[in-house]
Amino acid sequence: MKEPLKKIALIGQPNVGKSSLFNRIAKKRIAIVSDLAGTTRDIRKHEVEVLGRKALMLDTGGIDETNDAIFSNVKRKAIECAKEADIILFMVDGKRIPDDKDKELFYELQDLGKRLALVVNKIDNDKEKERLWSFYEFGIDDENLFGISVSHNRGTKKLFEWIAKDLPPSEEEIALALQTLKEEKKGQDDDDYFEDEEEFEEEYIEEIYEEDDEEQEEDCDDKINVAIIGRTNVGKSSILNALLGEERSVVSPIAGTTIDPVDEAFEYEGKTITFVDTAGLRRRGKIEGIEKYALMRTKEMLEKANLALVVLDASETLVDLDEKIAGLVDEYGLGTIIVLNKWDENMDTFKKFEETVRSKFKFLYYAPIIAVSAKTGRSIGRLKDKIIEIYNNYSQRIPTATLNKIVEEAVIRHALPSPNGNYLRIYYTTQFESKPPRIALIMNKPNLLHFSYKRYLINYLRDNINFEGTPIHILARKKGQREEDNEESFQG
Ligand SMILES: Nc1nc2c(ncn2[C@@H]2O[C@H](COP(=O)(O)OP(=O)(O)OP(=O)(O)O)[C@@H](O)[C@H]2O)c(=O)[nH]1
Ligand SMILES: Nc1nc2c(ncn2[C@@H]2O[C@H](COP(=O)(O)OP(=O)(O)OP(=O)(O)O)[C@@H](O)[C@H]2O)c(=O)[nH]1
Repeated sequence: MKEPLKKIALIGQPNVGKSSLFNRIAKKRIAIVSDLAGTTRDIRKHEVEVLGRKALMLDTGGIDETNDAIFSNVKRKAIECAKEADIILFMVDGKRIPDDKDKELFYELQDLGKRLALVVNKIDNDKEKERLWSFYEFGIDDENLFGISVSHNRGTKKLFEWIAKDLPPSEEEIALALQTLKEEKKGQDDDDYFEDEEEFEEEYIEEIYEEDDEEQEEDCDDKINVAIIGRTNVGKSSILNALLGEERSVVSPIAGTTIDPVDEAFEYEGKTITFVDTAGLRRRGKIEGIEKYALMRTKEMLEKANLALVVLDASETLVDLDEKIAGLVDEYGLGTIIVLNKWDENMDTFKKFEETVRSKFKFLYYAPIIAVSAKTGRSIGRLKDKIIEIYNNYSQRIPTATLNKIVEEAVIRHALPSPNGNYLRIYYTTQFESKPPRIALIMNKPNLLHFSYKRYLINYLRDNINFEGTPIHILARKKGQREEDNEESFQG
């Protein structure tokens, strides 16, 4: 996943030396990024590198007016620019005593609650360092106050380090860190990867795997239970018929398993695909238009299923009930495919409908969308293949060594946060359940891990492992802590 670049705003009154600093930072100017739609008109963005790390420098354009009447205008622009930024550099002229305008602007910037540095420029020699004292009255911490001289190249390194600290590491840094990690681990094979007793409780891992094996015995991996859900008239029965097709009568129950008389099934690619509750689907004279009933029935089906086909009628606009039904799927944590039916011809509008579905069903962002026509049979074969593929993603088990490698990489790219100075550490990562995949981060202070970091890890895992069509859960736990001790799971 490519994270958007962080944005740096450089703000200050005219003539303090902004352009000079800008040119120094942007000396390796890579590209001028054009204005994005919806962003402030006047703000231009330049891709820059600060100590090798990429960022976007925001540029409000030249402000050369100096009289008071337009100060408010200058200020407005500056604040707009600062609001868009992640890091703010507020620059003042060290050869002048601070004035009220500076203070006024500085306090407003402070209120934005972002990372903010007070950069006092034109501190050209050691003697002039004394001037810094008068800027302490802004009430800024030492670590965020910088006395620099752009033209004499003094103090800028410290400032650049302060900026870079907050930027994602460069590809070179990541490669280097990964190399170091690899070397550290040389000689250890995956089996004794966690040899250190302190960090790995073998017992604990064995326990969760044992638990899992039991579960797997009773839950045969070759049997896919599919719920075809959707509101009335979207074409659920028609899709069922199209999928069953000629293969309809081929069904022979596998030894030891029985197929419920209300279900229908067929074999495909070595798996038995069972449609749950088809008797209900086929029943004529169904109660129509009663939402409560429809949702209740949907829940019953989802309980028996591990994969859901959410059917929508592409020839009509979406209604609330579509959304409500789709919302249930997410609650049950199933493998999911969104099926746009009645796509008999005219594929031109597909993109638009797909976009609408994506924006309305954000919670199913992991589900593929496939357009079919039950009537003409279009893409029904593709849908069958997709059912197999998504089920495989849903039921897969990722080796612990693979997971660890990916999570270590993710942490190098984007360091774990340190809430209130607490040092967080992930000892190892392991998948303790599948259908859907549930992954535990074994760490020192699980309660302090913010959900946004879990989301980042989930996205990172999705970029490296095919989890299309399946939710995944991440749980942060302490060593030896069992699942039921910790309700704090995060799904994405
Ligand atoms: N003595 C001294 N002069 C500097 C320093 N940095 C910049 N200057 C000078 O200050 C003047 C203003 O610099 P600019 O970089 O154009 O300032 P600016 O803030 O971009 O000004 P505007 O474009 O008017 O907003 C120029 O004459 C620079 O040469 C410094 O560190 N020491
Ligand atoms: N044009 C077109 N019509 C379709 C397609 N699939 C189904 N239909 C029609 O849509 C209507 C509803 O189809 P059903 O399969 O009964 O829909 P359903 O979702 O099972 O409906 P309920 O059982 O009432 O909930 C029927 O008239 C079908 O002929 C398709 O791909 N294209």
